[in-house]
Amino acid sequence: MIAGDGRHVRIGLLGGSFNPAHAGHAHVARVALAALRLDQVWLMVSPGNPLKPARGMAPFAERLASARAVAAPPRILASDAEARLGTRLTWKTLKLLRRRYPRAEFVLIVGADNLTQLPRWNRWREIASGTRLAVLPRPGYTRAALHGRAASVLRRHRRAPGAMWAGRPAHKPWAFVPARLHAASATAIRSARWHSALVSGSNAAS
Ligand SMILES: Nc1ncnc2c1ncn2[C@@H]1O[C@H](COP(=O)(O)OP(=O)(O)OP(=O)(O)O)[C@@H](O)[C@H]1O
Ligand SMILES: O=C(O)c1ccc[n+]([C@@H]2O[C@H](COP(=O)([O-])O)[C@@H](O)[C@H]2O)c1
Repeated sequence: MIAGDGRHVRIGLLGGSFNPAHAGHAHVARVALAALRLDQVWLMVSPGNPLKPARGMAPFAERLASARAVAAPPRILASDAEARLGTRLTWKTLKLLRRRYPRAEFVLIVGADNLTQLPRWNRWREIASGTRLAVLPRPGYTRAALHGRAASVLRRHRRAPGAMWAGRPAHKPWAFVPARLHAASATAIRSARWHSALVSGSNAAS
């Protein structure tokens, strides 16, 4: 995959459960696209986050449809790549994507809550050394994330967003991408739906 100006295509991977997708995902994708000068962002729907319980997780097809509803083609696309590759571990997804698209440059995009979680991911040091990482602020999480274990272990490799593509460092850089905070969360949406189902259920009964 080669961009119009001859350089390698830059793809941001915003992996997530998307249970469901919401305006916060679209915001993060738009900010990352512009700040990191990406060609595309993929809203990559996980077949099942290895750290999240399967209970309460909507079917994959439903979550993918919700990601399609917030996508903005041709630059921001919903992706079922992990389901097609048959993987849910990020290190493996990255390895298979690199094999499939050897000329693309991938950046992993995460909200601040996921930078805090990163040390719990399978092979996280390998992921961070081999793949660029962009961290977006999230209400209630940013400060702790930027002072957390992952940020501390990786502090020598932190760069400004504009320097993300400079040089060919052996250990890939990561950047905090300052942005307007967006309060949307899938947990809040699920809880609001649950409450409104409860209210309409009790109305039906009365
Ligand atoms: N409002 C937001 N601001 C910044 N990052 C976000 C926001 N919402 C989601 N993200 C990031 O998008 C990615 C996918 O998120 P995910 O699909 O889990 O949504 P979520 O709202 O965090 O879901 P849940 O509440 O079920 O955990 C994660 O890296 C997450 O940090
Ligand atoms: O590879 C892992 O061990 C791993 C552990 C937890 C989360 N992830 C990935 O982190 C991304 C965000 O997940 P989520 O559920 O917080 O939206 C998604 O792509 C998951 O597959 C990956």
